Amino acid sequence: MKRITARPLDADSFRPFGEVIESDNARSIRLINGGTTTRFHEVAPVEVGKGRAILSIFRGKPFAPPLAIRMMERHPLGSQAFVPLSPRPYLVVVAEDAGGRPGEPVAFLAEAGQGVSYPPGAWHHPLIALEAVSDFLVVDREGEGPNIEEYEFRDGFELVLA
Ligand SMILES: NC(=O)N[C@@H](O)C(=O)O
Ligand code: NI
Repeated sequence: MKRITARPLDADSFRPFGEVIESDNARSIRLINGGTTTRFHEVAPVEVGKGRAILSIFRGKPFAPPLAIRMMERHPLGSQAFVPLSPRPYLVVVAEDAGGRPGEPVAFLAEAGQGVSYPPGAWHHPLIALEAVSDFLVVDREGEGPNIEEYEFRDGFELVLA
């Protein structure tokens, strides 16, 4: 299998695939609540079309690299965001669209303070927690219509940490 190496997650590198959820990525910054709170406004959009936006908790079992990336998925009808609730890193694996299928995966190592948001139709691998069972707040779509499309790679890729 071809080897892919995870790189540190940063907003610019991730932009072709979605948004990094962190305060630096806000559209605007506002002091609210009498100056006691800073609002980092709209770090990412939530898109649900005719569906409903919901909040869920994902409790992910940890994976131990190297790991095989054999499939990718996407949600054509809505965005999906992951915000870590546990104090540890996790892996984010995404790919550009190549004629209706994922191109070569790109892997990022996300830190505990970083979330990610995939826009509708963005190819990504299902949640990859590391080190220990980890909780994530997930914002995505509930509603009518098929909102998951999966793609199996013929050969797969071996994902390693740097
Ligand atoms: N299937 C599901 O709810 N989870 C995946 O979409 C994922 O990206 O983890
Ligand atoms: Ni997903």
